[in-house]
Amino acid sequence: MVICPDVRGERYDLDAASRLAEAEGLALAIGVEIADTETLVVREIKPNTFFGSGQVADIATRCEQSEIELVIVDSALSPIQQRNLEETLKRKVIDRTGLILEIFGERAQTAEGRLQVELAHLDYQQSRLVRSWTHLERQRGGYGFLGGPGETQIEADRRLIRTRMARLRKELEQVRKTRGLHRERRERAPWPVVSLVGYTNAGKSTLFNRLTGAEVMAEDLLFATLDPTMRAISLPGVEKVILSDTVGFISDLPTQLVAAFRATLEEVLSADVICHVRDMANPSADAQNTQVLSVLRDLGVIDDSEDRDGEGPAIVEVWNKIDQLPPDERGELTDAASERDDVAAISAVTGEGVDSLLDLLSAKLTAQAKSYDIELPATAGRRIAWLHAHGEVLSEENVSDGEGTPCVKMTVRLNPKEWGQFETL
Ligand SMILES: Nc1nc2c(ncn2[C@@H]2O[C@H](COP(=O)(O)OP(=O)(O)OP(=O)(O)O)[C@@H](O)[C@H]2O)c(=O)[nH]1
Ligand SMILES: [Mg+2]
Repeated sequence: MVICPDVRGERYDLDAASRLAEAEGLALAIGVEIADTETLVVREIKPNTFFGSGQVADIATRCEQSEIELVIVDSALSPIQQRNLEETLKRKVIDRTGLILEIFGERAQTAEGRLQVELAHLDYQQSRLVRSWTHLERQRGGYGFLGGPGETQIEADRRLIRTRMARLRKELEQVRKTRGLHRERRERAPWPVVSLVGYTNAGKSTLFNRLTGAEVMAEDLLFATLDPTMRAISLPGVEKVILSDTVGFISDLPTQLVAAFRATLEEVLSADVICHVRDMANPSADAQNTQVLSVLRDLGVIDDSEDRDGEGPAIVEVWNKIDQLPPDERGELTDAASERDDVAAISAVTGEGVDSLLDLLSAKLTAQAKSYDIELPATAGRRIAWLHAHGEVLSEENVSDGEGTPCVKMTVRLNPKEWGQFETL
């Protein structure tokens, strides 16, 4: 059973129907069968059970009727609320964070992904143990008896969790170091990186597959992709570009997960161009956009301050799934997109608009190039040849420096990545 609480006085980005649909999508993503769904208006959150007693009784009846095994509450439950609901309903109850952690646990494939998820999971469990422990203590004072694990057991569990978390952090650091080496090697290669980001189910993997001919899992499933995937593609006028597909965003992403995935996300977001893929056929497209932008802002990718000076990646919006729109809306969107130099309206499924997206990307990548005045000794043949091969040489003249050594003075257009690589030559 999937329950979407509508708490009075709470401000939600999405309307109740969209939130319930999203919660159902999350439930399906762990492969459960949904027997019953409900949006419940909660006038006032009850500290012990979240829902009012009448509502809990109603949920219990429906659980019996439909032989429900798992109750998903699309909200954050306190450990006490979760425990009490489980006891009353005699069924497993999980909240939104627990559910998303489950999905991530099933999807993580790389060593790093698995470590990150386990760390997030333990962090979540740890907070539950700590708080239910204080709860138990209070109960003991009142009734003098206890069900469930005693204090020493919980203490031991906490210690175990802490030890395991410390070990995971070490392993994670090791994995990242190794990956850091790979990345360095990649950075030295003169290839710009374009990464696809966006709300879960926006169509990132579908677009990735279309552009690369890869077969990354693309499904009507929330969080189909978890680990970043990279492939090389070529763009008009840009010989080689690394395209990366990433984990999708969602509203109220558990803080434990944001923390755990921060390193991966930051790496992906250190791209030259970020493609924000949006599902324009989704009624919640605007709210999803707000969510994604706020994550990008949190990660420091978008910086609203004035003195940014063109630093950081260019951001391009991909208005996807236009094939699903009625003709008039679709016309309006494609018109609006063609007015802007940072938007492409496409369908990743039919391929419509994809060529103009590629043109847009290559324009963004070449626009990042700057002119550099470079003076090299005439004997630096290899570096001079490199500049001819990778940059656009605007001028070149033979001069001599103060001591009369023959030099070559060049003005060359290079993008930031190429300049970085040139300096390491
Ligand atoms: N009609 C239509 N469907 C699309 C389009 N692009 C993607 N889809 C569908 O949308 C669903 C989600 O696509 P994915 O590519 O898996 O989405 P994603 O952004 O990678 O999702 P996560 O990995 O879960 O974050 C799939 O069923 C796709 O077939 C499109 O342009 N038109
Ligand atoms: Mg995907």
